[in-house]
Amino acid sequence: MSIERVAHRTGRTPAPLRVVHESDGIDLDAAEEAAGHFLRALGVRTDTESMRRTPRRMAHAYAELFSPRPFDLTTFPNDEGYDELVLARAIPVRSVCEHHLLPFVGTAHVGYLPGQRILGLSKLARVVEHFACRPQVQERLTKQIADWLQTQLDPKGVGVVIEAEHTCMTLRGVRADGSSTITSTLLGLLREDARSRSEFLALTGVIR
Ligand SMILES: Nc1nc2c(ncn2[C@@H]2O[C@H](COP(=O)(O)OP(=O)(O)OP(=O)(O)O)[C@@H](O)[C@H]2O)c(=O)[nH]1
Ligand SMILES: [Zn+2]
Repeated sequence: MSIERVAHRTGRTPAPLRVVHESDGIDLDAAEEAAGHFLRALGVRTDTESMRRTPRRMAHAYAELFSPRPFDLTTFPNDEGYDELVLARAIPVRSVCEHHLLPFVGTAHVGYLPGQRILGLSKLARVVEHFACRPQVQERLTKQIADWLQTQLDPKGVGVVIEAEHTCMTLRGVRADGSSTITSTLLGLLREDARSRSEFLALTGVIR
């Protein structure tokens, strides 16, 4: 009998883990001042009626992009011994590349093979948001989501696939319009067992 079931039967269901983003704090006034300097250094006038508040808006916009919403990592006992894949497809990804601070956007497919506990489904999307709301590279984002789920949930396997458009690569620079980047991290049985791996990749649509 698992520890979790003992806790449940005695009415001591473990409290869900509260997940809060650690940051050094956001100083909106300093960010506004810096944004004004930045724009004026680029020759953009901020003294018109419609642009007067633009430095403030920029500060708010980036603060929002760097502030994931806190959430509870609610899990439940896997009473039925469910042992097939759980997969949340097409979770929106909104992040900012750490090289240019330009957005990269796309979708994530996040799945796991349950062990003793199953996860509240919405939490897969919340974990994606948690790691996406900071300056990122897509490879790290993909791996952080997978590693964190593996640590917190101790499932038999975890898989994360992200497909995203990097605007630093489409709107500027090389201007490779229409290009997208796919990254994946597979752990446990989803990495080692050929059948589970193929099933996961087929359900995500990465392979047919
Ligand atoms: N691996 C990886 N690279 C990224 C990601 N986001 C942006 N980059 C790349 O980071 C690199 C930064 O390269 P630099 O040569 O320093 O910057 P740059 O002169 O602006 O390069 P160009 O974009 O080629 O004009 C570029 O190749 C970007 O495409 C990411 O998530 N992962
Ligand atoms: Zn970039």
